[in-house]
Amino acid sequence: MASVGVATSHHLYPPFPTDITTAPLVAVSLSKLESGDQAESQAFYDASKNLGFFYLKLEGSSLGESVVQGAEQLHQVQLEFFKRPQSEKEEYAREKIDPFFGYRKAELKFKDEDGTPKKNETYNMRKDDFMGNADPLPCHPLATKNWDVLKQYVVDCRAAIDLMLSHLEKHLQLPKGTLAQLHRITALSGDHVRFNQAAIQPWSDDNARAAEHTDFGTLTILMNWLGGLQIKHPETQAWVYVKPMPGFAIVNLGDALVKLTAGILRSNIHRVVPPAPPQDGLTRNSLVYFSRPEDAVVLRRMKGDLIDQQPLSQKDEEPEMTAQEWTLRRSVGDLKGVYTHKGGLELRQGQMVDVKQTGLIA
Ligand SMILES: O=C(O)CCC(=O)C(=O)O
Ligand SMILES: [Fe+2]
Repeated sequence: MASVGVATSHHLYPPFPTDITTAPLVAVSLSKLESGDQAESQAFYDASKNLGFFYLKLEGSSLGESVVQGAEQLHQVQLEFFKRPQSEKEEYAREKIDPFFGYRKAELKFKDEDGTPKKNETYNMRKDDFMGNADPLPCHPLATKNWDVLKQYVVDCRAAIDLMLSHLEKHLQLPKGTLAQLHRITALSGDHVRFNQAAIQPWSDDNARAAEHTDFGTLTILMNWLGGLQIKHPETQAWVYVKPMPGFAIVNLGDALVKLTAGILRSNIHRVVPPAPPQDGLTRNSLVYFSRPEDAVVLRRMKGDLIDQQPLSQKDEEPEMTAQEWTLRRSVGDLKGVYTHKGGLELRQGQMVDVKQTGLIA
């Protein structure tokens, strides 16, 4: 049933339901962005301004197909990883190795049949370890065993991201290389590959609300096999599911791009909830590549004719900090919440503890 040049495993799962409203993501072709197709580039820029989410069609591009192949391989690795004994995974816990990189579990209020609390889990592996930019953090033997696949995935995702940044730069009327200079693969950054696993769990309004977030980096490349991701429709405010599509990535923009462009670009609120039937009743995994500005970049609006025309907002009054500080503070819950299109960080009552407990966000 593979509809793409590279075999995918989506068909091994129950199908995404046909009777639910889905998010209106446009599809942008990586191969057309590679060849400089103007209409495609415009469609990409429009999606980046209007929704902040789109499908990136990977088939038909050798880079794209390498991403699909890497994702399928890493999906198998993450299935194996999450099955490992708890004590083994916890040797690589964030508490032990790094505030941001490593393994983390969040226990849920629901229990397995044997009475153990269900959990959502993540494993963050940093780009700088694969690229040799830093002394590697301790990592699980499965990561060591699959180092080359992980490294290739980092290189490929970054190539796709760098290409997208070059298109953004052009539309934002910035000198060539402006965004690239803030995102050099050779420089230390918060970029990472994340394995995500969510336990089978019933719907919970509290968990769904607590999982709402915007990504806080630059561009995110998301591969998933089951539904469960929802975005908040910017016009109707309704939560709508995003359908996983074999051969396509889901790409979304993060808060750093909103900040750098003074709100020209959009980071849309989203969350992960239990998949809708017939995809419920299954453990859900996703594989994410998060890109961030380099650690040393101070997050503030860039200079440029188009950006200068943007009105000053609450965001411009927030204390300036480096991407490294911003990432850390967002991830430990110091700067929590949803980074809205109009204002700054929206701090919501009652969410301060819950967000972290869901384990569904960074
Ligand atoms: O698992 C997904 O589909 C989305 C995950 C996500 O939004 C995130 O990890 O930031
Ligand atoms: Fe996200």
